[in-house]
Amino acid sequence: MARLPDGTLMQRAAAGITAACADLLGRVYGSRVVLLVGSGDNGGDALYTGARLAKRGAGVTAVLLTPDRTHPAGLAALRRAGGTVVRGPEHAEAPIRRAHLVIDGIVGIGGKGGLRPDAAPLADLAQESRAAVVAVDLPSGVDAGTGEVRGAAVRADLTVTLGTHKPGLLVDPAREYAGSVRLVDIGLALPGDPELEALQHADVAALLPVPGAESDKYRRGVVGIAAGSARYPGAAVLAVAGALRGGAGAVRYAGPAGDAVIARFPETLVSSGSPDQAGRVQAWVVGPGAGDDADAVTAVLNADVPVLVDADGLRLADRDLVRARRAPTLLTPHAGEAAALLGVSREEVEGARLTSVRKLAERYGATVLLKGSTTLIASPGDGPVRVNPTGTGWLATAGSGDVLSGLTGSLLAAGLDALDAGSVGAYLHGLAGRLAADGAPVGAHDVAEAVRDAWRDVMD
Ligand SMILES: NC(=O)C1=CN([C@@H]2O[C@H](COP(=O)(O)OP(=O)(O)OC[C@H]3O[C@@H](n4cnc5c(N)ncnc54)[C@H](O)[C@@H]3O)[C@@H](O)[C@H]2O)[C@@H](O)CC1
Ligand SMILES: [K+]
Repeated sequence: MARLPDGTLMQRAAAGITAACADLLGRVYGSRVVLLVGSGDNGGDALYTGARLAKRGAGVTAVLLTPDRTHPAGLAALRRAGGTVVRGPEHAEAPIRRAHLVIDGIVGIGGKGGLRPDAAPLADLAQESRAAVVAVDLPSGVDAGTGEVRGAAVRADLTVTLGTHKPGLLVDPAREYAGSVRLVDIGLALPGDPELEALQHADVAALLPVPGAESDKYRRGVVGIAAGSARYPGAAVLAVAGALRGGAGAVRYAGPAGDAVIARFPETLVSSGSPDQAGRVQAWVVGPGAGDDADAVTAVLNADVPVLVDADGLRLADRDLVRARRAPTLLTPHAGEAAALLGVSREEVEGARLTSVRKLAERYGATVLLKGSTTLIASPGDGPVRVNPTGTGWLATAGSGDVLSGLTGSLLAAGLDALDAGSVGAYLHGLAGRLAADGAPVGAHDVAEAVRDAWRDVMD
């Protein structure tokens, strides 16, 4: 900002937002546009955008929330372009009802908490109207830095965000309010270490383990699965199904469900004793369907290889034992399990995913993959948290988590570190869920089978 003439960034922002609005409207000329204008620069962006749309023949009405504290240059530009102004939110109803497009410039990254009482009704009016809602930078009322929503917030069809994505656009519940997200590059120099990282295809492709000419099954890594019980043999089968698709050279199974596993996957090396008797592995997965088998969990945590702990294993894992481990540990709770480990309610975890995943990683001295509508992966310390962009509601199906733990454990055995294994596992799993579902319900075994399609898609 110091290097550029005053207002340059705002003009770039307005040009980008205008282009997105024009795409959405199809025809700008003759359209009716309402601007919701707060007291900061976010409102300024909305006013400059309105001025540009008015010059192209739109009928633009600006609703000023705090008329005496409105971006002066933006307001002057709108007036020059022929826009009209109403002073105070109480005059917003009629124009919003008639609008084709509502532009939300109430508040952006300068906001705190949910919308204030005078602004809150505007979010409802915009949602009830037939107009498309475009949020400037962020849907007003969501927390930019955490994705939390504490009170009323605008629900947008499209968010045009400036300079860079914000955590609130990637993490639920705020993400749900943003609609689709379009990034406008306004030429900001960004700091090196972000709060949040989302992998894309090319990042995942670079991390996937691919066998070289010299590889054999042991060099590719052996993953051990200590899962399932007489009562829940299916969890063992699904974890093995995931593990076979994750890049390890062999899958060892140790536990009481060996018959079920071998019947479905004859390539598995099965044994019925304790994991510490099962032979060497490069990583363990413990917990899915394990019931109350605390001994298996303890045996695995005492092994000096990377360990993934899921489901029942999370309840049975001793925190001090996890903290004392030298090899990496990856915990994969869903919100309910994370809540139990943190001693808070499930709602609290779901409302504050970013804070919760960091807290859990710190408390256990382990990498944590928090599953759910937005899957997050955090290691202890201040490094970037990974957010998985491929998730889909179709994955909320029984056994899907067992597939994820097998798949991710396999990546650990193949040599990925815990943060990479967790984020690549979640990425492939989400993509596999999408490919398998293709718009219709799926079972966990379908997801496991589609992991290979996801892998090919990433490598393409
Ligand atoms: N920083 C930059 O380089 C750029 C910033 N731009 C815009 O500037 C915005 C940030 O502007 P500001 O720092 O002026 O802050 P905002 O415009 O985001 O919000 C600050 C104002 O909103 C009010 N407010 C705060 N919380 C509220 C709530 N819960 N309900 C209702 N009103 C509330 C405050 O009274 C304050 O005056 C960005 O989001 C973006 O839209 C762009 O113009 C491009 C360049
Ligand atoms: K906004």
